[in-house]
Amino acid sequence: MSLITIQNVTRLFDDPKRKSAVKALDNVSVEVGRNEFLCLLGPSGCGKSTLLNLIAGFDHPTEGTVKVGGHVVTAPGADRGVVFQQPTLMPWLTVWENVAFHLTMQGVGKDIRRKKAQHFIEMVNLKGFENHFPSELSGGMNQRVGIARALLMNPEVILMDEPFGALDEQTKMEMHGELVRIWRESQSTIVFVTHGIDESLALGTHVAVMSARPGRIREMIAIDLPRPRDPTSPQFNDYKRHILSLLRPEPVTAEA
Ligand SMILES: Nc1ncnc2c1ncn2[C@@H]1O[C@H](COP(=O)(O)OP(=O)(O)OP(=O)(O)O)[C@@H](O)[C@H]1O
Repeated sequence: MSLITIQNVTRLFDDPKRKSAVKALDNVSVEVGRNEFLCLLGPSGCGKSTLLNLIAGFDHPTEGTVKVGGHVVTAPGADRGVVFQQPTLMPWLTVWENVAFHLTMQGVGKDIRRKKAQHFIEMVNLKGFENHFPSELSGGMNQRVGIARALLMNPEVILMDEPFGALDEQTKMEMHGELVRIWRESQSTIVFVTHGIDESLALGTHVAVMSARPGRIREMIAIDLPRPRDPTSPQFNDYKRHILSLLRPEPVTAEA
């Protein structure tokens, strides 16, 4: 059984300025199995973040249903950890305090918080930086803190919205390797928003290619490539060519 089931989801947003509605998602259906790593890939404005927000429970579909673990999503929950493009850390808290932030909110004592945070700090390779503040770390390191914070809640699903979008190419590649390792170690299920074809092929067990607005799934592609993924391999480039052909604008058809 799928862990995430998105069934015939449409999302309309009001556009009061134009006195019309924006159709961000149009009849989208997606299934994500446990331990899969799904990349949502598509051009800017195709509804990737909208879809992720629906799974996170930050927003609700106009039509259709979103289920996680068999339950209809109605609100955010501890079963879903979210990592944003900007890691949204508390600048006045140290690395370990940021990682343990949710536990502080739950009133968990300091010793337990510290111990739990350490496990995930080590998982994201930040040992030695526990008492640094976010301003003392690089962008990639701050993003690792954000990932550790999401992992600490032991969520079934990790939702990531272009988490490496602000990083330089080399750091991004390093983070890809790290994220694949973390995904395997934590045995989690990841939904990852990106508009990078290479990024989706470096990471995903599956890539859902979306069409320009209104967002639809053009194709769900299972990626059968060995890891670590070699972006220079002929197989990698076969997938890339195929995805590029899907991302080309669709021919405009005259309405009946
Ligand atoms: N709260 C909102 N109110 C009105 N329109 C919205 C809202 N959120 C998203 N939209 C519109 O829905 C469409 C899809 O937006 P969304 O942010 O999901 O796209 P995206 O694929 O994530 O884009 P990007 O890659 O640029 O982040 C866009 O046209 C956007 O303007």
